[in-house]
Amino acid sequence: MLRLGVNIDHVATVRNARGTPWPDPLRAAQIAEAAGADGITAHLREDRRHITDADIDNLVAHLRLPLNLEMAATAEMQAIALRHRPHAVCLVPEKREERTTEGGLDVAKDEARLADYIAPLREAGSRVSLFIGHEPRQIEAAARIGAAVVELHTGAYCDFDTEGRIAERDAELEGLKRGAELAHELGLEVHAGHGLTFDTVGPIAIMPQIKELNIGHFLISEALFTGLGEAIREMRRRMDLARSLD
Ligand SMILES: CC(=O)[C@@H](O)[C@H](O)COP(=O)(O)O
Ligand SMILES: NCC(=O)COP(=O)(O)O
Repeated sequence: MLRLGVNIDHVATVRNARGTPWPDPLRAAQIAEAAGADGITAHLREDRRHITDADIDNLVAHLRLPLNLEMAATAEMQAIALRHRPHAVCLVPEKREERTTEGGLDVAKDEARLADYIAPLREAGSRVSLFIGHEPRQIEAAARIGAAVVELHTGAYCDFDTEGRIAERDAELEGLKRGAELAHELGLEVHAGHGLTFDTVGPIAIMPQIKELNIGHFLISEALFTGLGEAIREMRRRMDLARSLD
């Protein structure tokens, strides 16, 4: 079965626009659970632009679904993850000035440091996931350092689709397909995510090696019009439909 992880970061973005206690990311997570989500993803950015430390405390204390904590590979974040021991830790590249996560982690360039960095997280019982592009050298490096999971960055595929750049979109999709195959062959669990929408989820969900999709911004956007539960149920329906065609 293809799992759906719901990313609740942008519930916090709306809350932080006013400094009120609402909308509450934990309440969103509880609605996601009731709507059939398999997990919750939250990205504790170094600049705390959306999810805060208190949100992570609250999620860890009250969430029943597995928590996938996205974070940069810094000493501060490692200490937070070791304190909470979430189900999964997904390491992502972060640039303070970026609007959203640009590209994947350069595991190949930072292999020795990342191998040391993930060792205590693994020992603490968290599944370590690396958010990477589909380039073979990144996937091979992820396997060498002992990550359990790679999450393939679908952002470029989604952006090309939105911009109507069909040839580039299809080339990116082919790269993701080959990346998923290679990662699976190397014994990595394969996840995918970033920028996925109702229109772009099908060609990703159909890839049989992919076990989990993490989707946030579009679901929170759609929730403004249909409610979060309905947005999640429709996404699940489209994922299941694509899988049934495989
Ligand atoms: C790593 C990733 O894809 C998500 O965390 C996504 O980036 C949501 O957070 P931002 O919108 O802050 O990038
Ligand atoms: N890792 C990807 C994620 O959690 C969700 O990304 P997005 O759907 O908010 O772009």
